[in-house]
Amino acid sequence: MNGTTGQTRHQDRVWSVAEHLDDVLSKIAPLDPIELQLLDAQGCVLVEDITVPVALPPFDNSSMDGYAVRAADTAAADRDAPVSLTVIGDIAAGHGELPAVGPGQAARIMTGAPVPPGADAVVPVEWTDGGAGEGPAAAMRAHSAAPEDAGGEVRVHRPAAAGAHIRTRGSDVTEGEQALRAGTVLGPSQIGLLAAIGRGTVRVRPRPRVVVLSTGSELVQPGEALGPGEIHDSNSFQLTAAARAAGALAYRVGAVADDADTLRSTLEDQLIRADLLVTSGGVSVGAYDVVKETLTALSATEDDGSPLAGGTVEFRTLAMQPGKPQGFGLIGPDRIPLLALPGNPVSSYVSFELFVRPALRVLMGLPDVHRPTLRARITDGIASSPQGRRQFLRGLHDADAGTVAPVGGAGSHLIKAMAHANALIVVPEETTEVPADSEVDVVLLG
Ligand SMILES: Nc1nc2c(c(=O)[nH]1)N[C@H]1C(S)=C(S)[C@@H](COP(=O)(O)OP(=O)(O)OC[C@H]3O[C@@H](n4cnc5c(N)ncnc54)[C@H](O)[C@@H]3O)O[C@H]1N2
Ligand code: MOO
Repeated sequence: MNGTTGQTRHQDRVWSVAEHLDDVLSKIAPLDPIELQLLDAQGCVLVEDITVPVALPPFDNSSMDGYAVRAADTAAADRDAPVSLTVIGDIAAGHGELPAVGPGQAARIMTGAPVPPGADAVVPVEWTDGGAGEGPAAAMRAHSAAPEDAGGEVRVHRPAAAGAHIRTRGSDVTEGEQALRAGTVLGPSQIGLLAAIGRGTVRVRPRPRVVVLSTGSELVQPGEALGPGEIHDSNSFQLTAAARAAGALAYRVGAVADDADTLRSTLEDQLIRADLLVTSGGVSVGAYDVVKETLTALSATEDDGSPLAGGTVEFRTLAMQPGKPQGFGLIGPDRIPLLALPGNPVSSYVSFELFVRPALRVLMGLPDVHRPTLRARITDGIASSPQGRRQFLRGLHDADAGTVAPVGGAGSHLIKAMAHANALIVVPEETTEVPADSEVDVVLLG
């Protein structure tokens, strides 16, 4: 909406936070589904209904280490008058060949092992002498130490009802039943269920690939010494981490100098692996605001053969603080979304939370695209907030007390305060001062 041909042209208008967000989200659609290995699908949205191919458990099996018996044989068992049964062998989990249990017989059975034919109950080993001929056993003896316990006699001193300690076939899920519905977000338990029913891969919306690029000739990689006027590049790290936390596959590109050709060729190189691009810095009104300079000129390159040709990125002023200057557009032949965030570290992070994170969640097809917002009592007053701009202050939210405490001031260079906050305090556009103990909106950063 602002000038696209001259940096000195006045802004056409100021956009509200909601207008900018709506514009971004209206131009982004969920990514096409792909088939992924289970663990690669963690956090992704399922796009197919999953039907159970084979019942779970697939066979009747024991829920206890003990003896598979005929329940009727144990009916008279008592501590003072144990019933003696002949042990015909061992059945461990994974055994396929099962001995048939006849009257007066028992098969020693392990948890998860198939219940043998003839048996209709399992007696836990603690209800028997474990074959040792003494009092109640606490456990079985290891087969390697006492192989004779797989035979001989076992004394049962407590009756087992028919069906006792047997997990029947299909008692978890039955064949043909729906295991998971399309639209389910795959967490650990859902992945466990898919594995249990034998699915090796699933169709999901993939994680978006996000390229994060910071700009500024003053930026130095952390770990390297600073020269005069230089600072460490923190935005590309913070934004990459934020993209990962939002579920994306994020690629951090080191800081790009304030040079239009370098920025352009870097973007051209990166476009191929991006579902969304995020830049930080260079969007304001300075003489070296190279992101704005380069991307504003894109629409004029319609036919120049460049991979960026034909895209349009608009730079606009938002009625918010921090985060006033923002750029957004679609670039390259595939019209990849690009969000150009302001360079001040708090501004770029708040902008990420408000605009990039929802965009990533739309790409993933996730249901709740916004951070939860709630009301809380502010512990300290806000002396002044800019009229006409929605302010997002850093806060520490205490869920038990229902309070939020401002952390640090409003300055968008206050990186430490951001790191000690867990929430954003929202001061509406027309509110210029907030008394202590009043109720405010709080965005939880999780
Ligand atoms: N005359 C005006 N000046 C400014 C205005 C304005 O309206 N009129 N707006 C201010 C606001 S608000 C913001 S926000 C910033 C946005 O500036 P840029 O997006 O152009 O960002 P830079 O100038 O490149 O950097 C701003 C600031 O942030 C530091 N920075 C940048 N990148 C990083 C990074 N990767 N890691 C750490 N710190 C970074 C940079 O050194 C600057 O201090 O413009 C205001 N100016
Ligand atoms: O709008 Mo800026 O982001 O206040 O520092």
